Amino acid sequence: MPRFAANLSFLFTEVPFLDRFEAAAVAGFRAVEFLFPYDHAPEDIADRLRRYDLTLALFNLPPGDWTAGERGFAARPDKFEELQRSLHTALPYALATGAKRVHLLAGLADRHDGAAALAFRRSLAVAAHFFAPHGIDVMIEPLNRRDVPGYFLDDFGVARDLIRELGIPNLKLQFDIYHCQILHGDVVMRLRELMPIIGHIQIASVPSRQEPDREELNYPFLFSELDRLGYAGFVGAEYRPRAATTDGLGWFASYRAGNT
Ligand SMILES: O=C(O)C(=O)[C@H](O)CO
Ligand SMILES: [Mg+2]
Repeated sequence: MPRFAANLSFLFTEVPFLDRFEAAAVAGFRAVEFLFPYDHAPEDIADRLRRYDLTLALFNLPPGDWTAGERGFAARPDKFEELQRSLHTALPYALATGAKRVHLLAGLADRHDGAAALAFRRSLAVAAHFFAPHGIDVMIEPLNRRDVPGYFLDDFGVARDLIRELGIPNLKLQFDIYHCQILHGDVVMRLRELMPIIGHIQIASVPSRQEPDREELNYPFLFSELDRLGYAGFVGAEYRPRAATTDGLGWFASYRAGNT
């Protein structure tokens, strides 16, 4: 049975960020993830995790100025120093919380631009080697072009080839099923092919990015496929609830008891 993590940047937004940990625990989650913790001290987040007996499955490295549209800088040759600083900003959060996965955002850049492609490879290697001594895996995640126009990493095949070519053991794929369905479809065949390099999975309905309980994808089937494939990692619930978060947790009810 998949181990679900509530994404606290998407779920339980009815309450302030630090209160979402309790809300997730009360709803039956044993793990959480979120995009950015940087408005809060690492110790405050670690304290909430301890208090509610939650595992932090994943968080993102700093993205730059998110509200101004920045989406990271790994593929930005002009922002290499910022990328290096971002690793040092994130590390205390990972160490304080015990998180074993971080997501490295690629940034907005042309995938066919040679300098961007080179910068991306270098950033992946630098980040993976930076986190390796701490037992932390670095994820890269293809994002669909409709939600994030101009994002450098918009193809699962490109991500797969890069991870395989670089061959760095702690560099892995963040397989967001929502993005995969929009970009390519054929989700099950891709899960089967890519399972050896998958470090984290996320879910949402397609196309609305809401609860994984209707629309294009049959999530109960996908969850049992993850079991058949022996996936032992986390599945992040990264969707925008249709109404109150707790009203939409019907999809989770039958998995709740087994989520230890
Ligand atoms: O948008 C997504 O799917 C993500 O997982 C990213 O972390 C957004 O930055
Ligand atoms: Mg995602």
